[in-house]
Amino acid sequence: MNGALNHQRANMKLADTLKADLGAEIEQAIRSLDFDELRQTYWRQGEFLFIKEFLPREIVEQYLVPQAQTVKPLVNRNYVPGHKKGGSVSYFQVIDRAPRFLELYRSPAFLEFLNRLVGAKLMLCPDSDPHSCALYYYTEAGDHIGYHYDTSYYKGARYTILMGLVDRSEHCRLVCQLHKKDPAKTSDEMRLATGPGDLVIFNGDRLWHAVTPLAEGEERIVLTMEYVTNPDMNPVKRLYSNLKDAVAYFGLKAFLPRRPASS
Ligand SMILES: O=C(O)CCC(=O)C(=O)O
Ligand SMILES: [Fe+2]
Repeated sequence: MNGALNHQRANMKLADTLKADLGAEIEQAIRSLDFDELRQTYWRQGEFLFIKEFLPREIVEQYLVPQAQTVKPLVNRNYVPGHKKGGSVSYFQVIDRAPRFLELYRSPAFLEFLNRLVGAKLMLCPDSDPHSCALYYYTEAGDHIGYHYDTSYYKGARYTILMGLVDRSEHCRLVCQLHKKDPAKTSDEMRLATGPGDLVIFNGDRLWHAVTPLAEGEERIVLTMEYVTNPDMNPVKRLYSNLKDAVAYFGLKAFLPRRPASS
């Protein structure tokens, strides 16, 4: 009993510390990496990198996961026959109801780390992009996404950064085929569990990837963050991109004029 109480107190202390500064945790996480080794791996793997427990699991579970649970009632369920089934919460809802994720998405230290890794000057997506910093929920049996690229409709390249939040699943895995577009290399397949704090970084036009179906009683939640090298987009592509996001992710309501959150 006492042990449980002490554990609870220790957890509360950690949550209080984090309220003051997730930024310091991010800086510490970056400092502890072997950067040169990771950069080599990123390029050797065709602009793809997986970092196990980039942020400590307990920090993710105590500081970030509760916000992902809070916005669960806002999840937009989507179904594209033959390609995708799952749930999503858009950037707009993250801003209103789960703003702690923005501390990571907008962290200058994180952005600087990504810039050095991918060798480009990355920018946040325009505030109108519902995918900028969003959440994916795999909660029903069969939730999955088929093979695809995260194609950039921007004038510049688009990078996807995924961070695992919840992974109570034996079946739902991120499957990546490296070097698919490079005829000089044989395509390697990687099958990844994305546990709390695990980070996946890739150039969206380079990585052919899918997520395998969730089984009954399982759950997987992932944070997605999008950065671009040029935030301009031609209006026809913007329309197409918005339509795709409305159907496959966030619903049409994500694109209607928004009112500020009431609480
Ligand atoms: O859930 C994931 O890990 C990635 C999902 C994905 O690739 C996508 O929605 O484009
Ligand atoms: Fe994707």
